[in-house]
Amino acid sequence: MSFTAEIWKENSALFETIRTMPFNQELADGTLSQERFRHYMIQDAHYLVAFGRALAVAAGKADNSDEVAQFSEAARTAIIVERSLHADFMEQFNVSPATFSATPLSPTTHHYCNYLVATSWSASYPVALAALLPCFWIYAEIGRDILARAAKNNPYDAWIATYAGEEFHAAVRGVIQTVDRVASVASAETRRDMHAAYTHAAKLEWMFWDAAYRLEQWAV
Ligand SMILES: Cc1ncc(C[n+]2csc(CCO)c2C)c(N)n1
Repeated sequence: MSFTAEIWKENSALFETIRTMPFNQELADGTLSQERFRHYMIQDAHYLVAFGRALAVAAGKADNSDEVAQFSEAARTAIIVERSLHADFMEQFNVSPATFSATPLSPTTHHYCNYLVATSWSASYPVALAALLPCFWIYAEIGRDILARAAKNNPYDAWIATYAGEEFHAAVRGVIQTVDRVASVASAETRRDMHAAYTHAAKLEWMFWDAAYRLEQWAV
């Protein structure tokens, strides 16, 4: 079994929890409140900048030129996705630039962003990649799962299409392949750290959706 297949299997219960959590169920059946989706979009725009930054740092640590290109391209895509959130989705769901700039990172977003940026700087290349993998892989699987059961005329169609689309899936397959390559030459200790980083980031993916569903704010 490949390293990533092993990782997927080990985290399958967590994936099932994510797949069936209220945010994703309601996103699929089109009943998710706009208020919750707005909260998610604003936080995701903040997240994508940190995610792009972490990918750029990982690109700088890559072992070969193909992977420098792969992760710097992914960093650029994260920023393109962030800009399209503003230009398309926030426009469609009435989040004004003033509202966006007045909304800080929620505690969960703050934590997830800092975890990715800190890990990309301080951990080894293999462990940094393992922390970045759930952001790709879980979104790809959730995107296809939601598309398969999405209600007709779902107001969140365009969002679902982004993550169910072939372009995104091809990029995700590339990241999985690179993680397998890196794991195949890593020590047992590094592979253990990769497993831990993957699971930690996957839990933060769950928290990110859960925080949006709870409209999480700072208590003070
Ligand atoms: C919390 C959170 N996690 C993952 C993604 C998914 N995502 C957005 S852009 C991109 C590829 C960048 O090259 C990926 C994987 C998201 N939107 N929000």
